[in-house]
Parts: sequence; C-alpha cells; structure tokens
Amino acid sequence: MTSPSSNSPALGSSFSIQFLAATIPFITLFIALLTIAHHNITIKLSQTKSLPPGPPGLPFLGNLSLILRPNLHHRLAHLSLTYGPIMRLRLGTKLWIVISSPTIAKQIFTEKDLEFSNHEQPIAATVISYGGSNLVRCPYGPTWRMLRRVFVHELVNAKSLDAAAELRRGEMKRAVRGIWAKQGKSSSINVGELGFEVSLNMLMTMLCGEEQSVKWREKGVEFRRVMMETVELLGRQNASDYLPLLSWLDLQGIERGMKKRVAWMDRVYEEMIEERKRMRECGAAGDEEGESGKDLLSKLLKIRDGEDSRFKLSNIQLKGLIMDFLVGGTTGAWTTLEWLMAELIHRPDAYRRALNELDTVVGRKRAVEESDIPHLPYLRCLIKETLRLHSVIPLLVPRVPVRPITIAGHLIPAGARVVTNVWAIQNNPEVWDKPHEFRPERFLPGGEGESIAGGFGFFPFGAGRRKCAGLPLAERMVPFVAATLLHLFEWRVTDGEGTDLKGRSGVTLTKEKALVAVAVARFPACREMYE
Ligand code: HEM
Repeated sequence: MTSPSSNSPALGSSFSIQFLAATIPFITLFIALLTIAHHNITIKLSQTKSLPPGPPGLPFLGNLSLILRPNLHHRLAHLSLTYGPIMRLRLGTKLWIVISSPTIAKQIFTEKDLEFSNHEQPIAATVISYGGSNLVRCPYGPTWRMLRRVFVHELVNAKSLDAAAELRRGEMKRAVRGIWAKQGKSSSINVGELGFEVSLNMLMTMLCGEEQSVKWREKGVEFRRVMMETVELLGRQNASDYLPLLSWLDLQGIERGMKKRVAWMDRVYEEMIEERKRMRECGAAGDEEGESGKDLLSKLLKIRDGEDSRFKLSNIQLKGLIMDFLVGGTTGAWTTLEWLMAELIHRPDAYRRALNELDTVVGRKRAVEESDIPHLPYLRCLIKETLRLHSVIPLLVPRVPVRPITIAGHLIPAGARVVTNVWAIQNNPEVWDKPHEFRPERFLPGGEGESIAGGFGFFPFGAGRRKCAGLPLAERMVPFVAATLLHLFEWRVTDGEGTDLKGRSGVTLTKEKALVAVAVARFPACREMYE
C-alpha cells in the first residue's frame, strides 16, 4: 500500500509549505531568544554593576510584562519607591532608564541636554512621522534644527500668532454659537470632543485659511476619530519594539493599524496641498501681506518650492510638520480642557473664583479676547495646576543618548531609552505639598509653584532643546478657549457622567470616562455675545 502523500505530489508540497509556515514563527522566536540572551549576557557582563538598580525580570523578556498594561506612569512611580529615582528596566533587547526625581531631571535637561537630544523612535512613531521626517521624531542634527526653525519662527512666532488671532476668535465664536443653539434642548456636551473640535478648527483655519478650512470642518468628526485612534496606537507599548526579530509579525497589529490611519491623514494633507497650490496658481491665495497669505500652508509651500532661500523643505517634511501642528496642537488642548472642567466641578470654590476674575476683568457685556489672558492670573494658575496633576504626556517623549553617560553615579548606555516620569515628579509629596489636591493657588506669586517649577518640579512641556515647540500657541489657545467657555456658560453635570477623576494613560493621559455636561448661558439677555 502506498501512502496518500506519495501518490499526490501536490498534497505533499502543500503539506511541506504548511509545515514550513507553521514552524517559521517558532524558528524566528528561537533565534530571537538566542539573540536577546546573547545581548543580555553581553550587557550583564560589561555593565550591570554600574547600571541603575531595577526589578528582576524574566530570562529573555526581562520586565516586558510590566509595561504592556495601561497607566504605566502609576506603575513606574510605584516601582521607583523601591528602586529609586533612577531605575532600570530590561525590556527584551532594550534598556529603559526611568527618571523620577527633579534633581536628576534637571541634570539631564540642562547640563547634559545635548547628549539627550534625540527622541526615541518606536515603530508606531516611525509610521506617523513619515520615517522620522517630522519635528517630534527627527534625529537631533542640522535637519532637526532647520525643521525647528521653520516651526518656531514661521508657524508659531509672535507675528504669525498675532496675525491669526482673528481666525482663532472667529472659530471660538462659531463654537459658542453651536453651544448656544443647543440651549433649551437639554442636550449634553462631551467636553473633550468640544475641546478637540474647537482646537482642530482653529489649527485648520490657521493652517489653510478660512475659506479652505470650511471644507475640512465637515471631516471634523472623522478626523477626531482617526486622530484619537492614532494617538491611542502611538501610546500602546508594542512588543515588536522590544523583540525586533519578531517585529515582522506585528503581533498586536499596531504597525498595520497605524499605517491605515496615517494613510487617511496623508490623503487629507495631499488634498489640502493640491487645493492650496491650485488657489495660488489662480491668484486666490496671495502674498504674506494679503488676507489668505496669512495661512501657514502657503508659507510652508513657499519654502518647499524654494521661494524662501533660508530653508529647504521636502514634501514629506512639509507633511510631517502639518502632522506635528495638528496632532500636537489638538492633543494638548482637548485633554487639558477636559481635565480642567472636571477638576472645577469638584472644586466649586475655585470655579467661583475663576468666574469672579472673569467678570471683573472681562465684565458681563462682552466675550473674552486673547488680549485678556495676561490679565487673568487665576485662570493661568488653574491651567498650570491642571497640567501638574494631569500631565498631558506623563512620560514625556523618551530621549536616547548617542554615547554612554554617567548620571547620579550610574551608567546610561548609548541607545538606552531615558523615560522621564514627569507625572511622578509633579505628584511627588517630597516635592509638592499635598500633591494630589487640586490647589491652583500654589501657582500664585509667592506660592510654592514659583520655586518648584524653577527646580524642575514642574515641566509639563518638557525641557531643553526638545521642549514643546508649540508652547507659544498652547499658551494662547488653551486659556482663550477655557476662559470663553467658563465666562459665557455655566457647566452643569447631569448624572455625574464622567465627573470622576480617573485617568488612563498611553502616550497621553486622558480621562477614563468622558466628561459630559450641560452648558447654560450665563448672560442670556446679551444675545450678541452668543450669536
Ligand atoms: C497643553 C498643550 C501641550 C502640551 C502639554 C505639550 C507637551 C509636549 C511635550 C511634553 C513635548 C516633548 C518635550 C520633550 O521631549 O522634552 C512636546 C513636544 C512637541 N510639541 Fe507639544 N504640547 C502641547 C501643545 C502643543 C501644540 C499646540 C503644538 C503645535 C501646534 C505642539 C507641538 C509639539 C512639537 C512639534 C513637539 C516636538 C518638539 C521637538 O521635538 O523639537 N505641542 N509637547
């Protein structure tokens, strides 16, 4: 008798293909583990003595299981109580050095800032940054310096921001009108969604002018969904980053998911660029002096097309900067606004004080203007306190030294990920008095905030060369939106929906449950402030 397989060469070859397909992952896993073992042994023999202390880990995988769950900022803060303010974690082939002390952070971001000027580039970030072509992920060097100059001096410099103040005002008015229109219909408002929508519309209008942004406004809901999913994927710890030999399997689907969403955003950017080009060709988009010339996309296109000899920008870099502007801008703004409103609902006395300040400075007959912000010190304290308790990016963007560096007597090897737990520092009882209480007053002149911030106890925007490039815009946009919403409406929560203060962190720290509130006009007799 012959076996079925010997009679059927086709079946035989399909069997061996199936066998091969089934064994490849195991062979790869085996090779991966051998490589990690070799890598670990090499690190162990040469460096363990001088590395910072850290928890014991499993063979090959190290402490990987610790970081694959949410709310990593909490877990790392807790671990640092045992292992100290500079701690190591071994994650597959990677080494993390976690910093939880202001003194060590100060050393890293001041004395040694140059050595720590590279941001890490995990797989998901490589996808969203067009392979490291945007500002957030560009390796430190001449290209990064050029991108940073374009961003800081062309997009968010005082002149550009002043020129676009009217556009932000228009978007704020549009949002107010929308909230007003819902009056009396007992419709609740998702505060985070509102914050996202207003900030996205402001950024879009600044980017491509009022006329063109109307078209993108229709895509706002989808934009929000895609962007939120992108940020969520960006914040998930990806096993492929720590076990590179297995990365082709993309076990958690993070790379695939990211590519899909980035492709969607890329299509939007390409369309925006094409349309702007058409407008410029037919003279609808003018010079910098003209009305539509104020838009930032025209400036970027001029640079890309070689009309501005100071800089050189490729199309990919241009799209990377748009990504920085929109993702960085919306993420920081909406999370801060939602946390701020949630905190105020728990602190009626702080809420009342904010309203008193607004009613005194702005009055009851006109809406808030951006120019009012410098005269609203308590409002600025509220925002600082929100950023202290709920840092938007609780672990900042990890830095990667290019050569071995000794900090606080410990070796940080080249290529290690230096993760600064700014949340832990800003919530440390050894640094702050009753840190878990929302007390905006601490940032008033003479309060503890002044001295602690100088000593690296408060730096929600990061520090050093790679400090948030969008800070000048954030300092205008966030207080302006917050002040307007507080001044014109009374915010009431219905069933306590989302009023708890539980957070959930990935790359950003957001509220676990969305805050939903009803907005009631404070000055209904002054319809012109709302319509
Ligand atoms: C409340 C608002 C915001 C917060 C808390 C925030 C926070 C941060 C943090 C922590 C970093 C990393 C800094 C470091 O590595 O030391 C960063 C970088 C950055 N942010 Fe922001 N950000 C905010 C708003 C914005 C806005 C409005 C924009 C753009 C319009 C923006 C664009 C950027 C960019 C481009 C970088 C990368 C800078 C570089 O690598 O050179 N951010 N931000």
